Amino acid sequence: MAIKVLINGAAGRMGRRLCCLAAEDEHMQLVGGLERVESPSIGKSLKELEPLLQCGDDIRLHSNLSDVSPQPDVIVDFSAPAASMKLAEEAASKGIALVIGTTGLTEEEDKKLHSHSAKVPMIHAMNYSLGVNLVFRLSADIAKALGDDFNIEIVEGHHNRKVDSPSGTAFGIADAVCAATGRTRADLVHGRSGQVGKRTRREIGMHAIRLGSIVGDHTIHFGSDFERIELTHKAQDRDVFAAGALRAAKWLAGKPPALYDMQDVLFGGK
Ligand SMILES: NC(=O)C1=CN([C@@H]2O[C@H](COP(=O)(O)OP(=O)(O)OC[C@H]3O[C@@H](n4cnc5c(N)ncnc54)[C@H](OP(=O)(O)O)[C@@H]3O)[C@@H](O)[C@H]2O)C=CC1
Ligand SMILES: O=C(O)C1=N[C@H](C(=O)O)C[C@H](O)C1
Repeated sequence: MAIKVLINGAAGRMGRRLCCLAAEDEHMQLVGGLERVESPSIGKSLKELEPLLQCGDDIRLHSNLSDVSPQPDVIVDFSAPAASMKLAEEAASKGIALVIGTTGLTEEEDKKLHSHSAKVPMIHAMNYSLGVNLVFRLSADIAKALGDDFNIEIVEGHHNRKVDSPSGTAFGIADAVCAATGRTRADLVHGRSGQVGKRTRREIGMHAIRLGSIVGDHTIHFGSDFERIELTHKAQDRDVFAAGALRAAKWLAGKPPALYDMQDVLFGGK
């Protein structure tokens, strides 16, 4: 049976691609989209919003989860921190699984968001591409193998409409390295400027560029006095994130409540 899927942030850059790919997927039934109540498109057919969409005229954009019929099995949410937090609470109370892609939440917000996984299965991945999830693993392995003589810096680049910095993915790479090497987020140093003094061995520099239409570039640099390694991932198209999130949605539907990871989807685990 097809999995009923609802897209939160449906009119956004990611939302539109998620709607299109979900509508084209024979194992999915797109039941609607959500946007904020102020959106001028509320009530409109998703097809009116996105001409590429292959679905019935009755699949609409709503501002309220309770207005969506039939109720979705899974919500895929790529919106904004406050929107994800509010929706997750409501989805959890209705027993709807959550695939969340929103970045830019504080550590406290993350904790609150993830607490709903006690009631419903949830994935909140900073990046849904296979390549980036391999970079998470490889970065941790390399950092562990190189030890303390190598400095680590992370540089990310995104389009000029991105509102959070550094990217969720840059945090994801840093978190993987921290977990592998006994560091914490307190060791991250963001965009040095002024008389900051010599870098410490432990610190991980975090740097962001915002430029034109970059879909998502991430490089982790490892450097000693004698040699350097650079591991780079470049996303070429947003569909890599959208397709990954829908793959996660299919994997998640019917799982018991818990906080899962894209690593579980791609490489097995829980
Ligand atoms: N994990 C991953 O693999 C990826 C994550 N992302 C993340 O996904 C998020 C969205 O990115 P992107 O699509 O580029 O951004 P957009 O701004 O294009 O889209 C976000 C959409 O969410 C809408 N929105 C805001 N508030 C609400 C609300 N209360 N209820 C419903 N919808 C709301 C926005 O509406 P409005 O314009 O009116 O504010 C907008 O249409 C970002 O956090 C981004 O970092 C992006 C790509 C990949
Ligand atoms: O906002 C974006 O566009 C992206 N956001 C995610 C992030 O913050 O890491 C993932 C991807 O790089 C695109």
